[in-house]
Amino acid sequence: MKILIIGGGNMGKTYADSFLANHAIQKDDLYILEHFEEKVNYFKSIGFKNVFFQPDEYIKAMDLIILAIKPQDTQALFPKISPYIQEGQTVLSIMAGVRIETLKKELPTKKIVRAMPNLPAQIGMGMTGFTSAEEVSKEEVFNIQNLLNTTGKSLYFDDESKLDAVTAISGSGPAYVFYFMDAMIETAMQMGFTKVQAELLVEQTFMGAVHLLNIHNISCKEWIARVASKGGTTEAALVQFANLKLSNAIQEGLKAAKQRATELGK
Ligand SMILES: NC(=O)C1=CN([C@@H]2O[C@H](COP(=O)(O)OP(=O)(O)OC[C@H]3O[C@@H](n4cnc5c(N)ncnc54)[C@H](O)[C@@H]3O)[C@@H](O)[C@H]2O)C=CC1
Ligand SMILES: O=C(O)[C@@H]1CCC=N1
Repeated sequence: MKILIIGGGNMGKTYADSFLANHAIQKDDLYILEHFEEKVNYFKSIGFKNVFFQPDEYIKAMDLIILAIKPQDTQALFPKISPYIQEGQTVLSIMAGVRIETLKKELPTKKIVRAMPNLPAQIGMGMTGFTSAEEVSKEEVFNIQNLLNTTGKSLYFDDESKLDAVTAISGSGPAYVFYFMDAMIETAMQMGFTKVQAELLVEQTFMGAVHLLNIHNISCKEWIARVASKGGTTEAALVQFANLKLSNAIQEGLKAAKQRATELGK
């Protein structure tokens, strides 16, 4: 199997690393198309033989083409790759918002799989939601799922509209977690801890809480009740969160992310 990854940024590099680390493909069968010269040189320096600066005939021999560029960059890329894409070739897009229908119109193939991964894919702890056009066979979907699962877990959806919601929840999600952690680290420093101490206090707290949730089948609300003693410190914080409508703010943020994903697809 030959795979071309277009865009050697955060996600493109993550996919390349995960496929290789999990023996899903041989290094010489992995092709990378990247228009930023420094990145081309970087991939070459770490032993990739098939790194390209421009689309060309090599694209015709690919079994799978992965689009890992920004949605805004498709207008410049698609006219350049279209002459080389064959009707039966399968394209996997991980771009936020860009719909299967749009890709079918702009590329010469209808065999499109659309996935939304997230950044913890870098360490095999990613979460991916994906869907596929009806022209993609079940076997091809399973083969692509095997590739996606080298980066973590995946969920298949029949209904493509779920993908914008996946983008808002798990795609962008790691940034929300870092946002909350950063606010806690800042506060810990204001309370007199050094940066290193503050980071340790917060990171170990997140790690412990997530592992508890993973190991026991107990909801977040029940865990909160187990931490918060009546009239205690946690309750004091939770009352303040409720007064400030923090939960509402989070919900509104996620809805804005979903809305933006939908806009990016237009
Ligand atoms: N970063 C994240 O956490 C996630 C990103 N995504 C999606 O993945 C896609 C890529 O995101 P990142 O990897 O973060 O972006 P990035 O900016 O790190 O990487 C994009 C790469 O594409 C290259 N590129 C752009 N136009 C090109 C062209 N015409 N030919 C060849 N290379 C070209 C750029 O030089 C860059 O290296 C986006 O569409 C985003 O919506 C999806 C899930 C999570
Ligand atoms: O922020 C973005 O648009 C992309 C999609 C999900 C995570 N990063």
